Amino acid sequence: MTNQTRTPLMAGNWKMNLNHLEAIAHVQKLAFALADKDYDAVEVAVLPPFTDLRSVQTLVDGDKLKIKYGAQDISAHDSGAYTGEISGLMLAKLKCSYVTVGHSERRQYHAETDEVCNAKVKAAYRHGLTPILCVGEGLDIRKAGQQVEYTLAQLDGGLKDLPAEHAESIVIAYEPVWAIGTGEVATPEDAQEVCGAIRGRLAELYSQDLADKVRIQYGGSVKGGNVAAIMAQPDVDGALVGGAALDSDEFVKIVRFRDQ
Ligand SMILES: O=C[C@H](O)COP(=O)(O)O
Repeated sequence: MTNQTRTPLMAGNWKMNLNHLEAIAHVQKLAFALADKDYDAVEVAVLPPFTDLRSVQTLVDGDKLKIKYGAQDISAHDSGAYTGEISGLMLAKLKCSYVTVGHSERRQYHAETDEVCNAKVKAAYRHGLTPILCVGEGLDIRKAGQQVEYTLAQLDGGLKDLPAEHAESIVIAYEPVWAIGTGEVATPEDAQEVCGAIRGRLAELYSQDLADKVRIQYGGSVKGGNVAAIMAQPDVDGALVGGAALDSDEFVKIVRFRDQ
């Protein structure tokens, strides 16, 4: 399997932006701009804040939109006395498809360790959600030339004891932290180096067949103008988009990367 046969996944991580009314307007714009052929070529997903999910679900269900949606985080627990947490059970009830796990902002501001990410990945699978496991190095690690070892260690931690039947559907997002929200996009070669190493490690942990099925996204200052070169890399199967996902015109350009 090559990146010609893996369906690219373009996911917009809205982070802590857009209230539920803005979310409805934004998804409507995307739905209006994207034609059926776009969805045939690329899987499109939005990852709004929790407070928007019900509104997005109502819109997607009501108009039978092909756009997928998911959450930006999940509790490792299914229910109980965990104030402020949102469980996989709740996300599944809202028919979420995806959930990001271990985004660098969760790791940095909420001290999420690889162990916590591993528990969250397993919680997602308990409820039929597909995790997008985020990995990637900071600037100090990159300057030391340790980006591959560092990122693969995060991958190992996040996937610990995850059975192949689940791992084969996971999405991995490689996001070098120094490229997030900075305008400093990794070169296509930088992205390929680590994404290729991630696929190699998946083959070691599971099998080549499984590794060939897994979609690996790049994330970090992706825009309409740079997406095509990144997507041309053999081990890059999509993008996890932050800032540019808040602009519907720009996100549509990213979805239509083959036209760039
Ligand atoms: O989840 C998305 C990433 O953090 C990338 O954000 P960015 O596109 O604003 O650099």
